[in-house]
Amino acid sequence: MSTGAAWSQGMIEAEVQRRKQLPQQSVERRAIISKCYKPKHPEVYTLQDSFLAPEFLEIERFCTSPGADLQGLLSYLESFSDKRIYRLPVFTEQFCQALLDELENFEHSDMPKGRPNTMNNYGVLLSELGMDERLLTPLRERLRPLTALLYPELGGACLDSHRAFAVKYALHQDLDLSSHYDNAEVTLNVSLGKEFTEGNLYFGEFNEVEHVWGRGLLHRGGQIHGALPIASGERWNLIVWMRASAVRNRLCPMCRRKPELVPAEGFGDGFTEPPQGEEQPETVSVCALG
Ligand SMILES: O=C(O)CCC(=O)C(=O)O
Ligand SMILES: [Fe+2]
Repeated sequence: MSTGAAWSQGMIEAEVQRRKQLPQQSVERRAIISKCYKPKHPEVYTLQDSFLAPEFLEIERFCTSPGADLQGLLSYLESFSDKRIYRLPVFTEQFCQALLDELENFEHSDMPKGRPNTMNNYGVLLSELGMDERLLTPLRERLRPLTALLYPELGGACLDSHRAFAVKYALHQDLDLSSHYDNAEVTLNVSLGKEFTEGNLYFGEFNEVEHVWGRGLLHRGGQIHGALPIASGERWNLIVWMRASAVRNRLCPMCRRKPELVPAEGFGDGFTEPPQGEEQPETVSVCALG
């Protein structure tokens, strides 16, 4: 996912091998966590209206009303540059605090932890914590009326899976994140706190966007971005890489080719359409080339 430096053939092969083992390792961690981890705030695992900012509920009402259009939606959002980067209130303060407390409780536990990606050494893969089914899938589904208007050509109306994780930045841990694009059609990035200075998100050369606590940024996954170093404190964000199988099945966003699919666990990389409803998909697919 990084746009980073040159890789030798040997390094690429080692990385391919490492990535092939990730899904099975993740399934194993998930099994241990669901058996042994005792959540501190079990309520945060199930999305409730009371978690959502009143302004979010208003935007949702607008987007699901007859005649909702892009122009109308934009009047509720903060827009940054012409890159279709938007900020909107998502969560209440109370929910951010409870979720953060849950994530820290998990972090301090002796449970096995899968890190979000090669660029984050801290933070948590939320599928392994068991947050997909009742928290993140419903959140993605409730965002769909918005993303349908904002990103129609990226499958905004049919975002049907996701990869969600929390990132953490602190002095003496990760401070920043280098420039990259996400393995996602559309990304939601919500600031959960805590207190911090600096650490803006940047897009391209000139566009810096501040993280505002409780608010989410929506951007195209393919938009190059990174995070500037924090100067003090601790920054936690919820990142949801949302995928549309209908779009990526035509063209893998990572290798820019027609995907060659291999079976995977869980949502995989979001290629095959997952079954509708409560059920978790048995096998969906990852692109072997990407
Ligand atoms: O640190 C952030 O806010 C951005 C994180 C990010 O872009 C990512 O994890 O893909
Ligand atoms: Fe990103």
